Amino acid sequence: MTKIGIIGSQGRMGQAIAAAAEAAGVEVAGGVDKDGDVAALAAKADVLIDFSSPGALEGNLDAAMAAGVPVVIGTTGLEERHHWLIDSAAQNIPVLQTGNTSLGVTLLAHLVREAASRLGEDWDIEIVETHHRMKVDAPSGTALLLGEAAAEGRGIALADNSERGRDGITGKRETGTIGFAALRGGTVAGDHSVLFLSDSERLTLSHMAENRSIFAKGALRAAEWVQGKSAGRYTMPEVLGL
Ligand SMILES: NC(=O)C1=CN([C@@H]2O[C@H](COP(=O)(O)OP(=O)(O)OC[C@H]3O[C@@H](n4cnc5c(N)ncnc54)[C@H](OP(=O)(O)O)[C@@H]3O)[C@@H](O)[C@H]2O)C=CC1
Ligand SMILES: O=C(O)C1=N[C@H](C(=O)O)C[C@H](O)C1
Repeated sequence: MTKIGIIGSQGRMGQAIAAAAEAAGVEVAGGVDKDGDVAALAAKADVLIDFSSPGALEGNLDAAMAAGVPVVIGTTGLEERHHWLIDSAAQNIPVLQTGNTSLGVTLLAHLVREAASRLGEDWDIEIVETHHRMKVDAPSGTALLLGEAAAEGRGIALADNSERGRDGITGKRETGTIGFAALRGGTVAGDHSVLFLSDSERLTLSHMAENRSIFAKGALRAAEWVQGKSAGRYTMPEVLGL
């Protein structure tokens, strides 16, 4: 059975993962938070699960590589340089990175890609997300994941076609762009909607997380799945067979 090590163990997700592990009978080798000994954790775990902070990523990957253990990365707010680090680590160990470990969002991304590929450029795409007041990054990792899915469906690069944060005299909407809007407040676990807007009709694809257990269960499933895989970078659709 897989023994997991939790990075960010005292955080909201770390605690949700520990609770899900206990419920599922998955052994927890230990956990670390800021200033914790991640190398010692990696040495006693079969898989590391990281829901902490982008600043911790490089050290976490180094510890995982030194111990030869796979990592599931759920941390969001990642920048391009973090993705390079992940690509580089994935040459040595199995790494699964995703902005959302839930089954529902993984399927939603598939539906968004499909809708974007079938609807022409006259359908504007806007992504709206709502999260609790403690969330520190925007747009959410999930919103970006859904944006990537929409861009893939359209056959365009998200980096060259995204509109993040309108304010003031913005000018009219640029055709073909994918817009993002982030709302913060209360204790919302995570709501995401992708809107396709045309001249006389609108299509909305949405997911609402009622609590963090869905992310925790998905992370455990990913950890079980990634153990024993060869080095490489893996995704949630592969884990869930979607
Ligand atoms: N992929 C997914 O499905 C999901 C992803 N997330 C993402 O997971 C991350 C964590 O979310 P959440 O649990 O709500 O956040 P919290 O702030 O509640 O928890 C983060 C934890 O990480 C710890 N931490 C911070 N820096 C380090 C470090 N350098 N090394 C080790 N641990 C560190 C914090 O410790 P300390 O308090 O000591 O600083 C804290 O315990 C976020 O990026 C969030 O967006 C969240 C839900 C689902
Ligand atoms: O910080 C959170 O809480 C969440 N973060 C992830 C994200 O950025 O998309 C996933 C989920 O929406 C909750």
